[in-house]
Amino acid sequence: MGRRPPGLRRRGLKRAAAEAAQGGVPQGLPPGAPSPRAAHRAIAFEGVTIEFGGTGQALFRAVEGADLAVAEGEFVAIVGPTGCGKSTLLNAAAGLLTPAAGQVRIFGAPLAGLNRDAGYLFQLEALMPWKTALENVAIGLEIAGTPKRAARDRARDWLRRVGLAPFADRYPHMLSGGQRKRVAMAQVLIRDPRIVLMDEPFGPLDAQTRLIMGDLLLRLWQENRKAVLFVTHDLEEAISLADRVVIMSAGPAARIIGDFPIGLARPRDISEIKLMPEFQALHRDIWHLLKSEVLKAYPDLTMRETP
Ligand SMILES: Nc1ncnc2c1ncn2[C@@H]1O[C@H](COP(=O)(O)OP(=O)(O)OP(=O)(O)O)[C@@H](O)[C@H]1O
Repeated sequence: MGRRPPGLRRRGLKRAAAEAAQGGVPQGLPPGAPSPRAAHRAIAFEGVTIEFGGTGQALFRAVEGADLAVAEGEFVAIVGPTGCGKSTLLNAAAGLLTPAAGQVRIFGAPLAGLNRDAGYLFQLEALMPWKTALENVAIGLEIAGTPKRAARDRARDWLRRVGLAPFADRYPHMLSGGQRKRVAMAQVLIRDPRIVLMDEPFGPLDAQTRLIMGDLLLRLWQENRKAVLFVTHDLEEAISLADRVVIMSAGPAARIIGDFPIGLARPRDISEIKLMPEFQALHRDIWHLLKSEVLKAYPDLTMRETP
């Protein structure tokens, strides 16, 4: 990695220095206490390396030396070739995986165990088939001790916000894929997490439904800005939604190789935004870096001349 990637160059040394300074814990604070400035970073990966295997199995290094910070209220998308370690990084931010080296900080404090500040939206939503949409949305609050009636009132309000008020009494199998996704989104957001982790949340949906879901996500996010870490393999989706797009190299030992600020104005209409010349210029720049990594992930499929 001799040449600095264009995204990193563009961030500028001043900003990089300011960011590095934010990570420092002032002298005098007890170890592990959040620094006031570092606390503005909702998530900080500091030299995070993640390995799988061990005890009899060969070690597999999935991610190496990842440095990445997500500020409060910031929307960051991670894009990279298949199998590079995007979900692995997200799982480390959720506290589901412990780094072999480096650490994850949440609002300045080292993460130990599950990240209780985060809501997690997976590609396969985890709705309970025996519960209605309303019950599925309310369940998190009920488990956390909110009285049933208050939880259901708030769940009804969330179903309205995701456009599903008339579907409150339907079971998951009676909903379309896009409707189930909206229930799952309400299920996560009703708990008002300070951080939202999303792993290809719109992956299984058709192209039009993905656009509608993207617009809905942005509308909800703008009402109440959370720190969002959003994993996708879809570069257009990442640019449409995010404040920054972070690029990972092909694995194993994947690294963060690019970090592109997305200055497109908000609010955004994500079906229209792709037509803008600024969008297309960003896409061209980022794809220039991403393309070679994507090809590395398919060594047997890259075009060869026939003998
Ligand atoms: N529990 C595990 N044990 C061993 N290897 C794992 C485990 N989980 C993930 N890996 C490996 O780590 C690497 C990164 O996987 P990960 O799921 O994070 O990739 P990804 O970028 O999210 O992929 P995709 O875009 O295809 O979903 C892959 O090579 C994967 O096989």
